[in-house]
Amino acid sequence: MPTVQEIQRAPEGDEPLTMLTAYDAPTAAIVDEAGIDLILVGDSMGNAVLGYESTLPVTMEEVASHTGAVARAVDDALVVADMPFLSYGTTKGVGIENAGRLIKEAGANAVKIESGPHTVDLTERLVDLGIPVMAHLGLTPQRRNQIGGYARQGTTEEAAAEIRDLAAKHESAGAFSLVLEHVPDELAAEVTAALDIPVIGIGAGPETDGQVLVLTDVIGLSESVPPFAEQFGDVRREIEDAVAAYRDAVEDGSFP
Ligand SMILES: Nc1nc(=O)c2c([nH]1)NC[C@@H]1CN(c3ccc(C(=O)N[C@@H](CCC(=O)O)C(=O)O)cc3)CN21
Ligand SMILES: CC(C)C(=O)C(=O)O
Ligand SMILES: [Mg+2]
Repeated sequence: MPTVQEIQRAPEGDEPLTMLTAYDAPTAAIVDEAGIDLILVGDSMGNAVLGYESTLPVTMEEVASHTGAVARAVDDALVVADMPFLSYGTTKGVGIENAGRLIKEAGANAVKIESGPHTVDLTERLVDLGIPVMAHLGLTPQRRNQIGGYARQGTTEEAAAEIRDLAAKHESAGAFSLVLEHVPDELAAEVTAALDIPVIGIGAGPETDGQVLVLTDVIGLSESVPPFAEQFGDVRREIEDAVAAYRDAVEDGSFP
């Protein structure tokens, strides 16, 4: 697998980093074999595969279970587990214990935390303890009730300044990488230029050090997709065709 150190050297390389989510063993194996650099076991599992309406109901047990499935299937990619809503931030001890579970029990190589002023200390402490941390700024979906939806972030000078400031603080705290979600391209380019650690964008334009998308959006299996997602395949259609062919074969007696 690429080490965190190799990921950190990415800004000097000429090829962007690639990251995709995965939530189970068979799809993680496919993503890994395709040579994707990082696999995120995202809390987007809530809406992508668990049937919730958002990421908020996702539990530690669910992320740990799906991270285990992904980690067991992956040989090469760096496996990053997304810390779910309220699994950190209440007290530092709880955040450390939960991050520790994802590494010790589930087999993740790193954790991702939706970042804010309150996660600078936690990031530093986790890094001190040997847990690599990926920060996440811009649109942080766990704050949807505060933001009032999933609109683009960092669109005022004040909001952009806060993102720049928090990006620098999380780099100083030891984060090995930063996800920047749904912000203006120009802000993402500025943050990327200002930081030494790789910035991985989603809906943040072409100037970041890498890109991440949700796997079900990419393969055409999501019920609804963000405006910045791109569909590269039609797996829903493939499943529909296979299921219908099976049904017809059983009903007309041609199978078995
Ligand atoms: N399948 C999937 N793909 C994702 O990229 C994703 C998830 N799930 N779940 C967690 C978050 C939520 N994301 C989203 C979801 C919707 C919009 C979206 O529709 N944005 C609209 C505005 C919507 C609003 O104002 O509430 C836009 O035009 O920006 C953006 C990001 C990105 N993440
Ligand atoms: C969209 C990515 C960055 C994420 O946090 C997730 O999939 O949960
Ligand atoms: Mg997430």
